[in-house]
Amino acid sequence: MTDTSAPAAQRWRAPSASNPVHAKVALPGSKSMMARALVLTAAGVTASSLTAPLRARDTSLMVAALRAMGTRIDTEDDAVWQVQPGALRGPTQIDCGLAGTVMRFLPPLAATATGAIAFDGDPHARTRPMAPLLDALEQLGANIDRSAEGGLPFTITGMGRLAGGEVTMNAALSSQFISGLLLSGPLFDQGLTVRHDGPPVPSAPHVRMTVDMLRAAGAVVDDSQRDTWRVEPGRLSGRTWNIEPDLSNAAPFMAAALITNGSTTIPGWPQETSQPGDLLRDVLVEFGGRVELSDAGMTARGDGRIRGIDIDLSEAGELTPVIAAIAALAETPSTLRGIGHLRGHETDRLAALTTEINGLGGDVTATEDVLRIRPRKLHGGVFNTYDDHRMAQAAAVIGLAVPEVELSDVACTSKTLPDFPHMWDQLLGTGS
Ligand SMILES: O=C(O)C1=C[C@@H](OP(=O)(O)O)[C@@H](O)[C@H](O)C1
Ligand SMILES: C=C(OP(=O)(O)O)C(=O)O
Repeated sequence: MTDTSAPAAQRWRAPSASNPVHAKVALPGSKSMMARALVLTAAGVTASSLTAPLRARDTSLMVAALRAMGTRIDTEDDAVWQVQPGALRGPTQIDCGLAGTVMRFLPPLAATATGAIAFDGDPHARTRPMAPLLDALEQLGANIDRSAEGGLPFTITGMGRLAGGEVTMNAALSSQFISGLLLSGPLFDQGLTVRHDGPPVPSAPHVRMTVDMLRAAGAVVDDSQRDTWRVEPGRLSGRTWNIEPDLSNAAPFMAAALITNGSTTIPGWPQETSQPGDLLRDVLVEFGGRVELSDAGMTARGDGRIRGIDIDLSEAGELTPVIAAIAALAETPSTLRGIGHLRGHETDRLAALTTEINGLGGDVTATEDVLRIRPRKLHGGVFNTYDDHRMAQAAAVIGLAVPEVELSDVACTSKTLPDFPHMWDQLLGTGS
């Protein structure tokens, strides 16, 4: 059995860079594509294979959950995983860990299963927003035993089918509410029409990824109207899912090129993708770097200086911690906008980034949905990571330029990139 429990904390001194990095970094697969490929196959009628799969805590949690619900998944081979759908059923318990994809993508699937399926997760997972999704599922016919607070833990007792139909929800706190419903929409008797009513839905590329992958599995999806998605009832087919490298996890390695005035190449960077990490190509140029996308992959180069940026990151919130770290080392101030929903991520990322960068002598202020970062000379110290893989990556980036930055925990990077400390050492030539 794969161990899906939270890893024990591991303090880690971030290595500083004494020379420009010149590296080629092969990144494992996208956790977002993995989650969708696994769920779509479990919801379908024929087998899939996932090539270049990501083995990390979030994907292990997803695999364990789907197995518990009746899906057969063979993860023996590091190069390709085989997934065979089976009748979805409880009773069982699902550990969501701290994975938004597990806690938002599986309840709609559980509502179509038979029997009681109980969901819980890490202590902080209980504070992540869930209520709009569970409210919507109840309106679509699901039977949910839930707490007054509205989030984890809860139990869904399915009858083997769900009516589905039309629902209006506010998905301003997470695009995953919409993606979760859409992924299981073809299983609902009446299919699904979901309308968003509220401030803008964040992470638009992730919703496009959901629609693209649903269509690739054979679903009929209409997303032609703004803030409305329609999925027809129907059977989903298995296929070969070629998992792209995780472009959001490219961020710290690309940042290293900028900060050390070196170069980093990520092989296999897709020419076209729905991953929000692709936005890095524009962001790095705004900071003053140079980028080149070729058959060899994506290369980022530093140009000696880093200037501050003013940017709306609502489409790519998960890049924020590393971008904030680059901004803290830039020559001029930066403003990162449209990121209020990050308060519901692995931790309140606006509060965490403010506290930790300021703890090293920085000057960061946060409003409800904006971070303003004024560069200061930083000093070493302990940088708390709050079980957040991307806080750990941000700290490692700052540590390149600031001696003696010590992460309270680097093991949390196992959420999406378990090999991060080793890869970072390789990048800097500080490994054994
Ligand atoms: O659907 C997905 O795979 C994701 C959607 C986004 O969630 P939010 O819209 O909650 O930010 C993103 O931040 C998360 O890392 C992955
Ligand atoms: C927000 C993130 O993850 P999750 O899928 O748990 O929401 C993230 O990876 O930055």
